[in-house]
Amino acid sequence: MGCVISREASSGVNSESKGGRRDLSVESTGKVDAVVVPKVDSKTADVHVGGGEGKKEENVHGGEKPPRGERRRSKPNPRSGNVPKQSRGAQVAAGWPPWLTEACGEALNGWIPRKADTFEKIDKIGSGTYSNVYKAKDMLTGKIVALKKVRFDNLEPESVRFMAREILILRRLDHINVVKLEGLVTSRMSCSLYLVLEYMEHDLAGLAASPEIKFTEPQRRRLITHANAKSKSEKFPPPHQDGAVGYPLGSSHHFDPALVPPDVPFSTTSFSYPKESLQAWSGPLVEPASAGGPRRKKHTGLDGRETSKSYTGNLREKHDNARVKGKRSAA
Ligand SMILES: Nc1ncnc2c1ncn2[C@@H]1O[C@H](COP(=O)(O)OP(=O)(O)OP(=O)(O)O)[C@@H](O)[C@H]1O
Repeated sequence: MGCVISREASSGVNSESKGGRRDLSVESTGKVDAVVVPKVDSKTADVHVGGGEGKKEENVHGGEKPPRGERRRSKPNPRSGNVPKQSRGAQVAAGWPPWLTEACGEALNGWIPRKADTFEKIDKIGSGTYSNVYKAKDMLTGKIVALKKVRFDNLEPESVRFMAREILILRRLDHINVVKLEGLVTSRMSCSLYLVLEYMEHDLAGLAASPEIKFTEPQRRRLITHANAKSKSEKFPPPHQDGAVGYPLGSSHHFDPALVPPDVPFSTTSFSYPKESLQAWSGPLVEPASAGGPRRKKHTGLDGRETSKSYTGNLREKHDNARVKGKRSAA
């Protein structure tokens, strides 16, 4: 997720780290009352999933390695999200789809899936390479959230990996300048997924495009740096245009009852993650996976304007592009 969400970084109003809204304050003078800090791009960061411990010995490269008997066991399996098989079974029993527990089981710990019909879509607010983003109301709490619908091409491994990395990192990060992942909407037999994110009023692209907002010199520099980082080629196909709004996500617009197995639990259960309140989980959010080919897509920001964003998730691709660019300008 390379979207840029601005946050108030001062210790003043709206800067609490949890629970409250942390949107950027724009005073009536037209001045931005905040330091603009680019959001961490969780798709491009490395995830280190766990690791074994044990008596260590030197390896040939001078580093430490575990005793022989433990080598195999201690090597983390990045595909399993570092969660033992039996725990993955428990996660599936709790309503998570097996492909998701396989991809990022660690990030699901302490959570159970939210039901789709406990959210009401209000508006489509943006789109990225893998996703459409909606403003929505959490009908259990009354809170406005951003729902990021992640699109998969038949659960194509690479797109699942990117999504898993984003979820893992967002779940671990707890920082005032990083949008908080508050939950996930999916169900056991579903191949679709919504990330429930705290809702941000502004993103940097929108702020930069607004003539009445004046940035300080350092804020301007940060914006330019981030804008440059965004000009990358696209590698993956765009999300579906599923922009219907104004009804609960789980309504008939959004799921095919034929695809919902009778064993999917629709009852309300407790959300056991300690920081959160009681929630309802496991929803009838089932949508056939798409087999469509690659198409160009438009990126839109919070204000609905088209932005020049393109896919920024693949770090290697970014580096390759930068290298090619460098070579060209040298020639
Ligand atoms: N938590 C949020 N609150 C408000 N708007 C958001 C939120 N998250 C994303 N958006 C909006 O949706 C747009 C798409 O976000 P998304 O994370 O899907 O893609 P991206 O990171 O911008 O692009 P890409 O997926 O290509 O890296 C953002 O540019 C932003 O305008």
